[in-house]
Amino acid sequence: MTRAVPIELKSLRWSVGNLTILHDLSLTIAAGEVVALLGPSGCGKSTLLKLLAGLLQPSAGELWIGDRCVASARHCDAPEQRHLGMVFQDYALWPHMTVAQNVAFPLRMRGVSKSTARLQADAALAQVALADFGDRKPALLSGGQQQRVALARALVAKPAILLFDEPLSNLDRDLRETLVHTMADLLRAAGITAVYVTHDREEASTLADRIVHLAQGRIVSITHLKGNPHAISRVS
Ligand SMILES: Nc1ncnc2c1ncn2[C@@H]1O[C@H](COP(=O)(O)OP(=O)(O)OP(=O)(O)O)[C@@H](O)[C@H]1O
Repeated sequence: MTRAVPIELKSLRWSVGNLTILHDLSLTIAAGEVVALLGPSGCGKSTLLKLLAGLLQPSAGELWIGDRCVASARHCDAPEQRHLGMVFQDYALWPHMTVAQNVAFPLRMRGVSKSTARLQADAALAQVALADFGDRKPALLSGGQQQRVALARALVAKPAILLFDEPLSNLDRDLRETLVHTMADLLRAAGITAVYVTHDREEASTLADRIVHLAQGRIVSITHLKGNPHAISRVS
């Protein structure tokens, strides 16, 4: 597994015209820490995730990943330069590929041979308890299974950071409860730095070392769940 890295937001702002969506957020996420972003619809959770991913550029402030400033108003590293994985609400699996081909895809893009990529994809599928599903097409899997495939695809590339955008919100309650425990165990085992956007307080409490509560584009409070001694937090 790639060494986990810290993330630091230094007065990070994002505006559209005169409208400021995120107001000078400052926060340090320790290497290997799992942080949940929790807040009502429209508070800026997805916007912050997009800034972390490199899909949006800050209007002011700086974003640091490890020992590198990856984004400010002056420059913005592309998503592929940030060594991160993303898991979305809609799974985003390619329907024409088998499950194993979907999981192997990030490795094939990096030039890993077909046979090695398949071996690593099978190992990642075993991690999410889908070892026997590699040769099926995604459409033949349930929503929960498809989301586990998406998680395997994110893990197989051994990213330094994993970003989750409400990954369980399309699933029914029982399945959400099971999968959130699977994800929590996998993230702990991988020791990966993760940022997890959710509306669901219970989901956040199960997964996160800290819950960062957002409202109207500001960090309004932070709940510590594990007392991680490496975590430094500031409320802006
Ligand atoms: N490109 C844009 N132009 C103008 N306003 C935007 C743009 N992108 C986001 N917003 C506004 O920024 C605010 C925050 O949006 P964001 O999608 O980050 O919220 P969210 O907390 O993720 O909401 P939800 O939980 O409903 O997904 C919203 O009021 C949204 O309308």
